[in-house]
Amino acid sequence: MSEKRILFTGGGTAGHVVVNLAVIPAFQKEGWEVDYIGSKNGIESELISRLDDVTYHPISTGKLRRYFSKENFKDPFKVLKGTMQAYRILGKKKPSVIFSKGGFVSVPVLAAAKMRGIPAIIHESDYTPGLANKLAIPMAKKVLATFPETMQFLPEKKAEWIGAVVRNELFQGSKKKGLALANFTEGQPVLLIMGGSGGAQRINQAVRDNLDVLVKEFQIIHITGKGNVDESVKRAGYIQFDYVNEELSDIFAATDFVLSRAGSNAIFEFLALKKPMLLIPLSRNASRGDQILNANSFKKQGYANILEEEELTEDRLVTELLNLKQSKKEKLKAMKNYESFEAKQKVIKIIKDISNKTQ
Ligand SMILES: CC(=O)N[C@H]1[C@@H](OP(=O)(O)OP(=O)(O)OC[C@H]2O[C@@H](n3ccc(=O)[nH]c3=O)[C@H](O)[C@@H]2O)O[C@H](CO)[C@@H](O)[C@@H]1O
Repeated sequence: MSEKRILFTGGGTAGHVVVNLAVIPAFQKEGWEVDYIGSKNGIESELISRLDDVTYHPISTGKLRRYFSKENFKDPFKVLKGTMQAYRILGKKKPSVIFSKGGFVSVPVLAAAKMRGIPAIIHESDYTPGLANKLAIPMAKKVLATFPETMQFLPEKKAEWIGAVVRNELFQGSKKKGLALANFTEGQPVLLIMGGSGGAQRINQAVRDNLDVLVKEFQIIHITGKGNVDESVKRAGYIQFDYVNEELSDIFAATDFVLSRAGSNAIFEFLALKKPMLLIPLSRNASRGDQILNANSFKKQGYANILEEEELTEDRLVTELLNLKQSKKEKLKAMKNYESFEAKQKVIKIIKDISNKTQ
């Protein structure tokens, strides 16, 4: 029997890696060889290195900047170099299919795949496609979407709605372990604060400014983002982590309420685990506004409340968190029938079908 080989790509932020983390073990279990193309120093190299038996290939990559920088002039050359590196890797490894979770590192991989005639599948987890995926879609065979609303922005012939892919292990956490990890008790409800995989300075500051009031209402687990733990802030019932890996499932199990950015993977995880959430989407000043659309979709369905960053004043944060506490019942009712298991199986089937056609 010929060796089955798949290549994954995606990176820049954890949101462009976690779907790959969810899908890779399923292919390994069935004997597939797995390669990954990512950047040298991006978070994907660290997250993928935690998996066994995945061959990681770093390539040169540009970065998307929404501001002027001298680096912007060097980027086209880096992307060109990355494309040549990816072309060589694909020629050597000969995967029958490529799965891309997006982020800028995926663009040269998709270009090289097109040149090699290897079919590629893209996953778009945000409400509207990001720039990297917009560039890559013409070179892909298929585009899968998390939000049903995203279908209107994708080419009809290539697009398929599959829903959110959530890592299995997130459903297997232990509340007891999560509470123990934070040194918390069963009493007060637990509020998890997560500002996206990189943390959110604005949210971190607002939380710290209101900590004395908030610890009277909640026990608080604050994921600050790498390098953002403030050791000088200490309270009973408050604990900080910069980034959490394996323990995340236990922390989720111990969580009653969430205060978060509106990155799509994170909010679908909270939904799948039925956690009432207050979302502070990344503002239009700092992004293309995709998190605002993600958050609005969740609000419309009754899963989340929204506090816009422009309205993030001291009193509003506390008021909105108290409102969230009050609205627990209705949020849980809205989330009750949401099921997330099918999406992963659908992705795996689509990848296998396309791979079979090329063999
Ligand atoms: C600033 C930015 O560009 N944000 C984008 C980025 O967000 P970001 O990288 O934050 O992505 P998401 O919120 O979608 O996902 C974050 C993922 O990281 C995991 N996690 C987070 C913290 C932690 O300590 N441990 C951990 O494992 C979460 O469980 C989740 O699976 O990609 C998302 C998906 O395209 C977009 O919606 C966001 O707009």
